[in-house]
Order: sequence, then C-alpha cells, then structure tokens
Amino acid sequence: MTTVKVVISSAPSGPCSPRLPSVPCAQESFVFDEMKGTKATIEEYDWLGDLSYEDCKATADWLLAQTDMRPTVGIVCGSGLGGLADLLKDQVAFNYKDIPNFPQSTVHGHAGRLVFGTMKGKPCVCMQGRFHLYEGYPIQRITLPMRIFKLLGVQTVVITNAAGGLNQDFKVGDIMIIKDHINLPGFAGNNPLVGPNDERFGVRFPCMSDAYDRDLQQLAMEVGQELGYGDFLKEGVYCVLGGPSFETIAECRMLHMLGVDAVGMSTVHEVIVARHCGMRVFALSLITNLAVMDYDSEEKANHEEVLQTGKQRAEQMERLVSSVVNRIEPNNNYI
Ligand SMILES: O=P(O)(O)O[C@H]1O[C@H](CO)[C@@H](O)[C@H]1O
Ligand SMILES: Nc1nc2[nH]cnc2c(=O)[nH]1
Repeated sequence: MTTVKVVISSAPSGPCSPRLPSVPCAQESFVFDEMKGTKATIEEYDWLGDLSYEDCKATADWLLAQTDMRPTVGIVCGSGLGGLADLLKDQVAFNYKDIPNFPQSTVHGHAGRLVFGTMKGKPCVCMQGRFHLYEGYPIQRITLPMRIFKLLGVQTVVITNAAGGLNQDFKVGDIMIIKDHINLPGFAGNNPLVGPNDERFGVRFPCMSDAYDRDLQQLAMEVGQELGYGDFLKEGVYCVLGGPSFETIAECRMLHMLGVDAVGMSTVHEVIVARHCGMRVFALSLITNLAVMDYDSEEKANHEEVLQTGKQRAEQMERLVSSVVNRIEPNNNYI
C-alpha cells in the first residue's frame, strides 16, 4: 500500500499563509511529499499519482475486456453488508488485488471483490468492500472506484454503510435513507476533489445541494412501505468523520446539535466523486449502534456490534436495495 502525506506550504516571507491547493495564489506555494521527501509546485505535483483520467480509463478498459456485462448500476456494500453482492446472478468477480490500480480492502467485513452480475435482470457492478480514509489511503484513491464506475457506463450509484444513530428516535436496525450529508473532513480541506480538476470527469465546483437524488429517495420510501418496512425505515443526514476511533460523548453531542442523524466513516467522499462525474446517487445507512450521548451510559461502540447488526438486517437491506434497483430504468428514470 502506498501512502503519501503531503504538506502544502509557502515560503515564510511570502504574502500568503499556508493554504489549500484549491486557492493557489502565492508563487512560492509548494507541496512537500513527506513520504518521498520531494518538493514540487502545486502545478507540478502529481496529485492523482497513477490515478489520472488515462489510468482510470485503463482500469475500466481492463475490466470491460474481461466481461461482456455492461453495468448501469453500481453498488457499494457497507460494513457487514457484503451479502448484497451475493444477490447478483451470472457473476463475474475480481479480487481487488488483481485489478490494476485498485487499492486493497483492509477492514474486517469488507471482502475486497468487485462483482459484476445482474440484479433483477439489471446489469450491475458491486464493490464487496470499500476503502476508508483511516486505512491510510489518499482520499483520491479511496474514491477511485467511483470514476471507474463512471467509465464502465454506470449511471446510478447505490451506496450503503453502517452508521451510528444520533437521532433520538432511531433504533438499532433502522434503515436511514440519506437525504444529505455533512463532510466534516472537508471543512479542513480533506475533499477528494482537491488538486487540479480534470474536466473530462466534471466541473471544478460541483453543486452538492442535489447530491442525493430526490426521486430515488421517494422511490425507496414507497418500496419500503410496500415491503412492510415502515416501522424501521427513516430518513436523515449522515456525517462522515475520519475514524478509526469512534466518537467521544462530547463529539456525539456536538454532532447531534448540528442536526446529524447518523455518523460514520465513509460514503461522503464516494458521493462527492460520483456526483462530480455526473452519476446519480442513492444512499442508505443501516443504524448498527446508537451513539453514546450520556456520561452515565455503559455502552461502548465496537465493530463487532456493527457487523452483527449488519447480519441481522442483511435480508431487509438486500430486499430494499434489489427492489429499488429493479425499478431503476437504464435511462435513469424509475418506474
Ligand atoms: O461505512 P462502512 O464502510 O459501512 O463502515 C462503518 O463501520 C466501520 C466501523 O465499525 C467504519 O468503517 C464505518 O465507516
Ligand atoms: N463514526 C462511526 N462510524 C460507525 N459505523 C458504525 N457505527 C458507527 C459509529 O457509531 N460511529
């Protein structure tokens, strides 16, 4: 695994203080790559490493050469939700380690396979395992699969995750349709679109007020009601944190005050990159545990509980996702 830590800086005598690369101004601003010990100007720095448009295209072309499947729907399985991939028929599967430029899954509950197949007759590609910031990958690399999805022909991305519930009305096992997000690492400049923008993927300043497709949210609500999931189907705002430590009580209280309904360590970066390249997004959180907000509580968040809840709700998550996918039209409409 290659980890690159970069420091953006400028000469002390320069007119600008240390700054983010998205607002380059001082001539003397430079990027110091701590791993390689090299220094380059913001323009010169190889932000994407081997993840340029051409490299993404090479990966997509490699995959397209191995299978006749032409997916229009891309699915990301959250922690403990890898069973979604097993729903696919006529599977062609690749271990991440065999796919050029792909990172490796390092987290328990994330198998590390890219599975092509049909779900209710629709050609799909499914990430059985995702990448997280806390695994040490650069943020551009954990979101690489979204660009590969786009280049494979995917139009709609269905993203799932396991999350801690902050909304006091939520219970363990609830499924939350994500209607919006808060990108907390993004407040500190940790956004997957930082660096030079390649217009072949999308615009420099993508809009995020329509990040989560409203028609698909409504469709999922309808489908959920039809399936009899009304009691545990919710909607809300998801907040991403860097992890891997779970939140303190004070952090949970702060997030709750900010209007966050569920907290996790994934999804948002994928959503930003998916929206940047014009795919539409539908996302679900499985509430695997309740955030601890009370100093008298003995509860302790832990990954085993997360995986366990995933197992318990797997069947309903799978039915909800497959029923939504069933009603997505290839031209991005739904029926
Ligand atoms: O978001 P997913 O990948 O579902 O996983 C969630 O569960 C893990 C913690 O148990 C973290 O990785 C968190 O992000
Ligand atoms: N950050 C965070 N991620 C989670 N993933 C599943 N549960 C949680 C949680 O409580 N907090």
